[in-house]
Amino acid sequence: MAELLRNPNVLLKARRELAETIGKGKQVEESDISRLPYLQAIIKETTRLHPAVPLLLPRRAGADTEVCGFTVPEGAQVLVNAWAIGRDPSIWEMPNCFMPERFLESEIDVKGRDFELIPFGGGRRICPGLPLAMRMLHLMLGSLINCFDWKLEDGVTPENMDMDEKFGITLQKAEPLRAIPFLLS
Ligand code: HEM
Repeated sequence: MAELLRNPNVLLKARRELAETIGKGKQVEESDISRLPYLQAIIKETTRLHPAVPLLLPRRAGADTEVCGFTVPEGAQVLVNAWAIGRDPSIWEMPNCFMPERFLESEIDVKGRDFELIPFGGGRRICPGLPLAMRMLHLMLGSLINCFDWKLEDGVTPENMDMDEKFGITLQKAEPLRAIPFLLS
């Protein structure tokens, strides 16, 4: 929601897609998701820039392992920085910009096979809640923007919004977003 309010053009495009595909003011249903590619791209772009579990779960090397010329010794604890991978300029064009369009022509998905985008981790410990989480994110975000108009508080503009992040096991917005909903008739 914060990225959408900071990027009104993206919000407008998402609302247009929802209005044309399911009709303005309607809640999104599970069967609608596959027909909403722009909403899907928004969710992927959000997980790229703001992965909810930025360092995944810690791993331990089972044996001495060579990775990109570095030796990871047996027994070492390994943290995978999904947050940094999502913003790596050698992988992503304009990495700090919120641009869902980058996923419209791309096969990259969050299911743990494309290592440039791993908000749910990967391998044997991949998040088992992924299918539920992905459905819920589309249903919730899609319904919030299709049923309500949203405004920022007085004095807050897309340009001066505070987007600082608070790092921990999970990633949070340092300043919670305060947005005002207006029910669409
Ligand atoms: C946006 C929502 C969510 C995100 C971004 C997320 C992300 C993650 C990540 C990154 C991991 C660590 C995976 C790894 O290190 O390879 C994880 C593990 C886990 N997640 Fe999620 N998760 C989400 C929602 C859920 C939901 C809805 C459930 C349950 C209904 C769930 C249950 C779990 C469990 C049980 C683990 C531990 C798996 C293991 O250690 O074997 N998660 N999640």
